[in-house]
Amino acid sequence: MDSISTNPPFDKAFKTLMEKTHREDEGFEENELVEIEECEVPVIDLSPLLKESNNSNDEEVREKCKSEIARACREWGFFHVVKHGISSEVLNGLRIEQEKVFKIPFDEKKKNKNSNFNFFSGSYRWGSPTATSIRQFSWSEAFHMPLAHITGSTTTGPNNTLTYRIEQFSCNAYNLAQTLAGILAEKIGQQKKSKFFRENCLPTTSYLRMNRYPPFAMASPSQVHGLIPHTDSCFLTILLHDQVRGLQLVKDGKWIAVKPTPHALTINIGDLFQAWSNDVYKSVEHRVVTNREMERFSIAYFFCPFDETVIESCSSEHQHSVYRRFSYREYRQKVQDDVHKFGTKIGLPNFLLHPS
Ligand SMILES: C=C1C[C@]23C[C@@]1(O)CC[C@H]2[C@@]12CC[C@H](O)[C@@](C)(C(=O)O1)[C@H]2[C@@H]3C(=O)O
Ligand SMILES: O=C(O)CCC(=O)C(=O)O
Ligand SMILES: [Fe+2]
Repeated sequence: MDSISTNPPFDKAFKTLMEKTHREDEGFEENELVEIEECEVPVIDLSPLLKESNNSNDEEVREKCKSEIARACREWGFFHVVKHGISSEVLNGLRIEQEKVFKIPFDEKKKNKNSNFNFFSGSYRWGSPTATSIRQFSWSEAFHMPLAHITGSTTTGPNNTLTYRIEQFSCNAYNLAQTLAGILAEKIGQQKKSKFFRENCLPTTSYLRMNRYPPFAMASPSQVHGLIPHTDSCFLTILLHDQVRGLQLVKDGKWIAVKPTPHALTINIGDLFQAWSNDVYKSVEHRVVTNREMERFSIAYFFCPFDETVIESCSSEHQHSVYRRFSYREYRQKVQDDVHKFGTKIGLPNFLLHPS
């Protein structure tokens, strides 16, 4: 009974799309979503970056760590970080509150009328309202919220509220994102632009998305995604996900499954960094597959600039800009328009200077 009232009515939307898919015969290839090879994405220990010391040995280790980060972003667009400086108290505290908020009855989540809803009221979504085929359908619910109203004052108030935990996590994730962005800029010779991220990305310009993937028992898990293939519309994403498998990414043209790593956060490059770095760092397509028995949770922190920020590729004499200049507002608007028109986003290819 409980699950009926807290789960969104996925089955209704899903059945309609399934019937339509059968009529039009455009489902997935047999086994397209299962039997995917599991891989080890790079795991990077960030402790050398957290240590303050001028010792030349430490300096060498720090440089090595920075180079590993840049290489992972060029070759994979994804990596895990361990010893990242965000305490398990912060991460577990948020995960507990996340589970609680998804347990609120569906009608209340949908109307955003529960007293738990604070600055994230209006952020709830489920399934894929714009999907016109099963390929565009995501079997998940999410709170996708701008962090425009966080205060950054995490020292006051009871620590068992979702608002407190979101603020606490977001402040930590912001500092980590700034560190990583600074390193990535430096590694493509953009030290001069090192202030870019400090000036254009503030704690209040980022977004947070809490995802829940309910178990999927309606049909074979090979028939529907938990979250459809996409790239993230940000500079970089810091992802907290549990040990339930499901995340997959594209590497060398093939889907591969990401093996969860205990105590790690997963970092991925978003579209804005790919454009800013002129295609040096890769915003890689990823997706979540469904699980028959277990529900899965994740939290994505999207490191974003002001709407007015202009993204311009760091080109050089030898390497012309791949993309035209665009503002973040323009980019987000285009994503939204495409999702409405086509059920999915197009993303960076819309901004190529020389579309092939
Ligand atoms: C239907 C969609 C909404 C989404 C773009 C997409 O085509 C596929 C995934 C969604 C996602 C997930 C990451 C980011 O939250 C987001 C902004 C993005 O770029 O891809 C969202 C898009 C959205 O919610 O508008
Ligand atoms: O749940 C996951 O592991 C990935 C979530 C994701 O890709 C997103 O929210 O953009
Ligand atoms: Fe994503």
